[in-house]
Amino acid sequence: MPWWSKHSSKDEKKKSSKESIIDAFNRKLGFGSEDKSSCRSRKSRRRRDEIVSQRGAISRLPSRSPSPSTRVSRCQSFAARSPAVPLPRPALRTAVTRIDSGSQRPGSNASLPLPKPHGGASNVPDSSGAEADFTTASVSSGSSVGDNPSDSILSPLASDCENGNRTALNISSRDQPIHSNKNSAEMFKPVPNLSNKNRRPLGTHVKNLQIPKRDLVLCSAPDSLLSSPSRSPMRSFVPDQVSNHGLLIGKPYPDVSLLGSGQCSSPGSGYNSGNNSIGGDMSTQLFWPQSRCSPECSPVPSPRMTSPGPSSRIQSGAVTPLHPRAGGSTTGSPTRRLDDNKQQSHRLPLPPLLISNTFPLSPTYSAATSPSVPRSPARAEATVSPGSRWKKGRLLGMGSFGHVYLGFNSESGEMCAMKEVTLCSDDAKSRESAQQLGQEIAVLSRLRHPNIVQYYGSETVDDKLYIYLEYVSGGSIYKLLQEYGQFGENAIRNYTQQILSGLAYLHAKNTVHRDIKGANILVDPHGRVKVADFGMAKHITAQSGPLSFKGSPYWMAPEVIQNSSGSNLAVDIWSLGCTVLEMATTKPPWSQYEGVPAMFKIGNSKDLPDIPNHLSEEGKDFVRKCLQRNPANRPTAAQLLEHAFVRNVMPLERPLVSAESAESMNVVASSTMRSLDIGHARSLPLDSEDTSNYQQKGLKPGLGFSTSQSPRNMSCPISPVGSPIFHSHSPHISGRRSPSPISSPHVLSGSSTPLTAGGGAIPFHHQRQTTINLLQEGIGSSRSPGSAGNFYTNSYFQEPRQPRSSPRTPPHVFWDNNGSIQPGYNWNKDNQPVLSDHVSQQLLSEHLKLKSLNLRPGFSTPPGSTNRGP
Ligand SMILES: Nc1ncnc2c1ncn2[C@@H]1O[C@H](COP(=O)(O)OP(=O)(O)OP(=O)(O)O)[C@@H](O)[C@H]1O
Repeated sequence: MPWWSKHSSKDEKKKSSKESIIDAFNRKLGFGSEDKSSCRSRKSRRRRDEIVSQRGAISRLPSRSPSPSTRVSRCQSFAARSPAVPLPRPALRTAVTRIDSGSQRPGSNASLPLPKPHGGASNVPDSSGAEADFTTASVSSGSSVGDNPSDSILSPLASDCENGNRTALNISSRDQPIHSNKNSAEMFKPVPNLSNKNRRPLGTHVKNLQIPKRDLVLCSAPDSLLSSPSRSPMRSFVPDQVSNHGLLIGKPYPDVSLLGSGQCSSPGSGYNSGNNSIGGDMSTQLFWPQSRCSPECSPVPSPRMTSPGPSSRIQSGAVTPLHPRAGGSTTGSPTRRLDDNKQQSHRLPLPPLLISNTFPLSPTYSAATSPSVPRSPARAEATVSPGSRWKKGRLLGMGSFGHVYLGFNSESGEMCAMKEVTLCSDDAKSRESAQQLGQEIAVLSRLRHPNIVQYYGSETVDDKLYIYLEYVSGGSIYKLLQEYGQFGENAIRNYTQQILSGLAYLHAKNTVHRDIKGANILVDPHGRVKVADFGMAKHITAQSGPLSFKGSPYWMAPEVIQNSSGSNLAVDIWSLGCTVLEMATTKPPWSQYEGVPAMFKIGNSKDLPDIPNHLSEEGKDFVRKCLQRNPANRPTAAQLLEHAFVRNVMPLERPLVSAESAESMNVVASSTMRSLDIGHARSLPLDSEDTSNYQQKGLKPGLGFSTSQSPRNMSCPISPVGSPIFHSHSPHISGRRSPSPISSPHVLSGSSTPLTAGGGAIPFHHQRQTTINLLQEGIGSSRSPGSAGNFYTNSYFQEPRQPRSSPRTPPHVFWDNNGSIQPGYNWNKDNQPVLSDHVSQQLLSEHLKLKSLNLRPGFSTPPGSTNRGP
């Protein structure tokens, strides 16, 4: 039998299995039976077509594709040839094989050898790597997926599968005698230098750890950058490069390698794609073959994604023209095929103009009612499906479930995050994983909170599931930590408060997240925090048993490791405490230990992690309360919201200042300055209570924070607009969504102001905001109404770029005492802009005035100022 015939029958079998998985998934999502049956009939028709096609028959189905392009596909190649003549392997056969590697059958002669693990004790044999991976996936997932108590005997070591550490773990089962190859002192020895070469297999047997009844678990990380040939750009990364990779994809910890067993997801493992989690992530291992199936495993988006080449949707969706599913099944037109295979599970998001008023899943919305009409075949290729108006963009990150891309709706201009999961495993466990994904969707679709990433909808297209989520562009806390280092206390308080706010909401719905950690907390440019990744979330009912072994080891609560029953929701509180430490130090607690010892520390010792000294007493107390070993002693999220550490948290975001409101602000600000005998103002907009509040709390009213701060309000996406000045005097601002991209670290830190932020050009409205805040901080000056906003910005921020000879209008002007406009700049002999003398003098004199008033940045009004206006 020619090789392609064998392949064909296998493909057929695989497709049938896969489709049943997808069917099951759609059943899970409540896809209608009518639709299902019609879908099935379409599918069976398609399968017939595929069979014919794959046998080399010429497709008789006329293309309904509007595309003038002809798809290049294997079946079409076959069609053009005599079926009796064995075809040479396609030029891209290797790529195809790699794509299929996850689902390769043993013996596939095209299999690529898998890279050997670094120091792994039991490398997966190259020749059967794919199979071994499958085995692993099956084993580990079998131990982890599911929430019944029996599931919880999963060994944490199995999480190696997520870590990219292809390591053999010799783990004794729970009912075997517990002994250790190392004494505990050795085991707890911190790892000074965690590097790849230090990786070693662990044969340790850890008391009380949940251990599967398997003697040997070959954990293979499907997402491993080291092991996946599909992720070629990352494979060659050395550890320090992995750090960059981590940043690139917004995933795990490059700074601490998972050593030895690698069984626990190391917070430092940069070799995974962010799969620091155990449990839910096992489904990834079920899906990982698909992950590897996809040419988009590469973190660098394939040019195919955007190229207007053949097999457009598949390109956009990620499959090369030679992908068996692409080529082999594209007997009909692409359009038809998409229609046949697209199974919408949830309605798709609204365009921006509507989304503000209507929930994406509302009955008033239907994806079908506003189909995206591609303008050209090339553009159509970027869409996920004809019915979907979302076009897949760049890769945002990789998780254990799949890849997350930026989605763009070119009709509406809206963006979203598209989580793409391939459902193409033959493994029976993939059903379970699909079920879990369905569970994630089910959980997310019921949530609507400003601190929880919003679910828009989902759909399945062919063998891919797309989950559409609110796009949070700032990346994860983890990524920010890696890029910018540890957070200041104010940021920690703020983020913690927002996470708590989301958790309080979640817990009120009796839902536990189970994977709270920096990598799963996203931040937008305004400093708004969104809890993401609900792959492990679970709705807790009265019947729920103890939580199964799920989570990310370093953030995992002791009771989860010990498999003891406890108050389930409290596991998130423990993880939150770890996340606070992570924000304060860039690493989670016990990250100096290897995975298993770290888990032992968490689960079996009485030790508490080190709390950094630089954290305030309130912060330390907050962490201690979260890290109570007895879950019953941990406060609830709602209670913690009242903790001093977060109660008076200051929002990071700045208020929106519209042109109109900015004008009124300037008036107010000007008045403020006059009241301070700066300029001619006489009134002060702050009332005494506000002022005293600030003084009591040592807060800076000028940072845009409200005196009547409601922690719960702050996280509202409708900007609460913190400043008391703005609240009381600027109704324009109140309740507006702040688009301000400024959440200036300069101001937040209090160490510097935008004045010192360099001479970069800042959009005018930002300058105004900046100035307003400066004014609130009591260091601004105004020459006349409306001038305050320009004074400092003119002087310090914007230097005109034009050469003197170029015709220009003075970019900014100053106001003199009479309201006359004065040029803001002079030019020195070097043709450099300089401040007008009078401006410099004014600045100096007013600085002296401020000093004489004992003012300093951060205080709008001196204590007990007698300069209050009427
Ligand atoms: N809504 C979003 N907006 C922007 N980026 C996102 C969004 N969701 C996810 N990402 C990016 O994609 C990465 C992977 O996403 P996510 O963690 O949800 O996937 P996962 O498969 O569930 O991962 P995990 O391994 O943590 O379970 C994130 O680290 C983040 O960088």
